[in-house]
Amino acid sequence: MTTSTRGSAAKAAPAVLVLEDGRVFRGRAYGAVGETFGEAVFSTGMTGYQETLTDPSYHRQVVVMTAPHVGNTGVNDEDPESGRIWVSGYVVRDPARLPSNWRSRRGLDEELADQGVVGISGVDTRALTRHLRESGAMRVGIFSGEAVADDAALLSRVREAPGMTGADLSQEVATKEAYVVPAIGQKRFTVAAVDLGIKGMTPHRMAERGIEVHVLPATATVEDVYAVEPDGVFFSNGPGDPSTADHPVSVMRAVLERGTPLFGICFGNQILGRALGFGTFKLKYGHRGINQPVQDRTTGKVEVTAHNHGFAVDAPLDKVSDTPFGRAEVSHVCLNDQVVEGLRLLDKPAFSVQYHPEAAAGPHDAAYLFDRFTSLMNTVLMEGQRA
Ligand SMILES: NC(=O)CC[C@H](N)C(=O)O
Repeated sequence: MTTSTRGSAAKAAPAVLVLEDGRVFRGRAYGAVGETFGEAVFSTGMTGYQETLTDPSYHRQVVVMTAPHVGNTGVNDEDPESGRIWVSGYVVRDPARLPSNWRSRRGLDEELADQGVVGISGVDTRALTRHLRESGAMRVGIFSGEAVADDAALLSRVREAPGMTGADLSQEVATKEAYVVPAIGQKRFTVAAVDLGIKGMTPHRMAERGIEVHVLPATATVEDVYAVEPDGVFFSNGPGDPSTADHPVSVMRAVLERGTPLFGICFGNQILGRALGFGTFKLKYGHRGINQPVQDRTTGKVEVTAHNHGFAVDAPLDKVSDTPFGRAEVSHVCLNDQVVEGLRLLDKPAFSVQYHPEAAAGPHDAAYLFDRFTSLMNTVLMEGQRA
């Protein structure tokens, strides 16, 4: 989706952002100079831009930062959530002129340019965010340098770009080869993690709890999953429209059938929703940021959580549902808009959340979910030993 010139020498070049509804914002090139297309979404996180940029779930999205100053702490080698930047474009208001942090190795502008990521700065990101909030997420193009042309010509190119609805993207971001993240300290459990666009912190959070994580490609079959003799199976976050994820849904159904402890995050929650027979739908502008209030209805506690989702599960909030795998309920709900943020089976050891308990970036309020997964595996293991 991106054609660009590497190097930030031309960073003062004029740039233009064109939304598919014809609204235009002008600014200056930030990062690589060239052109790019994607779905325009906004993130309200005031910190954690490296984690945002490298989260594979942002593949094919142009991220607008509501925080007005971006790049202040530069770029370090520790915080990326994957091997590269995945956003297809980046929109900021006021970039740092002089990054400063003890871990910083280079500037964000330079990093975006080196990775060929086209961005734009000097945009009134508050006006742009309000527009997306009122009109909904939509396709967008950013053009700078020689790519700038008359607005009507750019608009027709934006309207030719693919949208997010119906996009099947997991295989474009997931690992091609299986790999193992070893347990830290004493190994207690083995987990098969189906990579649909996994963030690096997720297997790390499991490893911290004595779990050896076998990360498997998105195309992994039921046989591949059980070949690692897992105590639990995990389905990761990932980009795209969950209504296209037929293969992981069928693998998950087999896991539910066998009663292996199961945990899903984000895309994994949507896949559990589909496996249970619920629908998924596109939210008007989604949840992206690190300060979203979610209630755990199993305890009544409210947690402040990290989000990045544009779709949601359509399940009833006010009743227990009968599904092919027994009774299921909505375990977590977003207090801003009552969107389903978690699912739990009552007759099988399976649950999932729509948000990001691995918290990279974000508050650690939801870390207990990894403990819940661990105790679920422990309980099933103990029952197996007794049987
Ligand atoms: N972070 C995720 O896993 C996102 C899931 C899905 N792509 C969505 O936008 O809702």
